[in-house]
Amino acid sequence: MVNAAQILDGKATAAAIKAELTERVAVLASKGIVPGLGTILVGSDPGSTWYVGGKHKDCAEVGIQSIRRDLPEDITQDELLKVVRELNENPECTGYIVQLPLPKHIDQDVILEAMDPDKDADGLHPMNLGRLVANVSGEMKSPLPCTPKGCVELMRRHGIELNGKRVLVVGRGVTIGRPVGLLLTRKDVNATVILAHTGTVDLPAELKQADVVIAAAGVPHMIKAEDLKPGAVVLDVGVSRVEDGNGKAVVTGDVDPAAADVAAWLSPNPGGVGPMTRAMLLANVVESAERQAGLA
Ligand SMILES: Nc1nc2c(c(=O)[nH]1)N[C@@H](CN(C=O)c1ccc(C(=O)N[C@@H](CCC(=O)O)C(=O)O)cc1)CN2
Repeated sequence: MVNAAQILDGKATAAAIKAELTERVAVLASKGIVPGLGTILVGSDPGSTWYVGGKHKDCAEVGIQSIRRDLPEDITQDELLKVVRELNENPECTGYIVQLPLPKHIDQDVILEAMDPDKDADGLHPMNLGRLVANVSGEMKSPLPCTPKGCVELMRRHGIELNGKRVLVVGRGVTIGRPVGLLLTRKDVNATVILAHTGTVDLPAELKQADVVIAAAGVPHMIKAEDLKPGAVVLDVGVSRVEDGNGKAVVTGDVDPAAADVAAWLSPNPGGVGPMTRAMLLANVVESAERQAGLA
């Protein structure tokens, strides 16, 4: 008989985190502090538009004010920089994000670097990424990128021990792969990390040895059940939109569903790390407001 993996339920975990954050926002409100999340969306990509809409809905649910700047696809880099500077100065906006990806004619690094690092709710400003590189064991007082933070929190809240475990991260992107490797190798987590990418010579051999797999490559179903170590913990982070048999676009992860027969734990996709990404953004906004109020 084949055992099915236990589910790393991102939806339920995110709902529990949002309930906790609602209480913390109420404490801030009792002191006259209202956290405010700004979003900058360039263009009308349906996925990005949906994600940004979700961020505003989440803010309303927990009592965070939200400020929205939706901009045309053909905005120039200089015009976008003006909006970034406006949010840097806007006192109602205690933190903000620039929805990624940006159109090709805009240099993402220039935009992220122009943000006030103290208002960077995504933890993607080079100053905050640098703090993550530099801080191996101390308390992190700067925001962490939301998806990496969500991966670690999802496992922690399901009682998964990472100390001494061998983790294979598949994908070296700046929003997930690289920062999640840094987070997992901090002394309070203490995992051993292998960061695989398109240049990795023998991915199946790496997968066979991994206690934990974090798949963030964005290649539909590239992680096959037969390549996994039996009993592995598998987080399916990659998001691809593919057509189902009826011409409808559906979200597909990096992990073949048959992995559920081999893994001990599997995060569904959708319903796993995605909702955690949303919850961690709210957590970053609340933590930053608490720090500004001297409560953390
Ligand atoms: N500035 C940022 N841009 C992007 C980030 C980010 O963290 N900061 N991450 C992704 C998009 N993203 C949030 O922005 C995000 C992705 C997925 C989900 C989510 O809840 N997904 C659902 C499925 C949704 C669907 O049907 O499409 C799930 O997994 O259940 C939330 C947020 C890239 N850009």
